[in-house]
Amino acid sequence: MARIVFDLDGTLIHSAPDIRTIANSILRDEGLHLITLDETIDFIGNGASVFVAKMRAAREIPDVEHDRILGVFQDRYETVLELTAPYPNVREALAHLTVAGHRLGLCTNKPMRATRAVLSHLSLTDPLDVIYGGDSLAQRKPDPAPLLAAFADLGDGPCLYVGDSEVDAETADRAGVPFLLFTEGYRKTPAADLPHLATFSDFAELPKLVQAQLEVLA
Ligand SMILES: O=C(O)COP(=O)(O)O
Ligand SMILES: [Mg+2]
Repeated sequence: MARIVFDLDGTLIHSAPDIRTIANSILRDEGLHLITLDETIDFIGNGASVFVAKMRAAREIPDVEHDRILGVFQDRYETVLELTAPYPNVREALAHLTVAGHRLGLCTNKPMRATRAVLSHLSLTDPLDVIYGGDSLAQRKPDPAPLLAAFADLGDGPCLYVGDSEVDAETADRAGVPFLLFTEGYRKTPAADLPHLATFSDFAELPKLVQAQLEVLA
């Protein structure tokens, strides 16, 4: 049986519309132009502070405002959840993998409080035995530390990391862990240019893909 760790934003859930709502509520308060969904997706991947830094840069909000804006962003991050949904077949895939005896975990750059809030809102917490957020450790992805900590907490067995982005591919590479790339998330680079073991576009494919890759890795 394997240890399988998932990324969150752009992998298990499509959260960009809610993140855009939060960003635009701040920009509206500041009297600035709102951001599009594409801009939002462009800013996601390295955690809340980098998101806010990129949003500020795009709308010329000075650096001295960073902590104030990040504070507002973090407060709203836990409460704006209505537009977020799991990608198709995520629930079924997690259930299937659990029944097959695999141990599942999460390693995201989203802050822990917002991570717990959205997982609970979508009833996705139960299948996950371990959860690392962007502020769980001093390091965050692409530093391999949180991913390695998640695998260590899950015990023994082969490891697989499942994610959607450049950050995830680099994290897996640096951790020395095989990477499965979900192609429908927030990646900007062609899949062929990122290190990965295999790609998939529908979570309905994942249980069979995991089985096949574990046989290759054995
Ligand atoms: O919060 C982010 O910027 C990205 O989150 P993720 O690591 O779940 O993709
Ligand atoms: Mg992601």
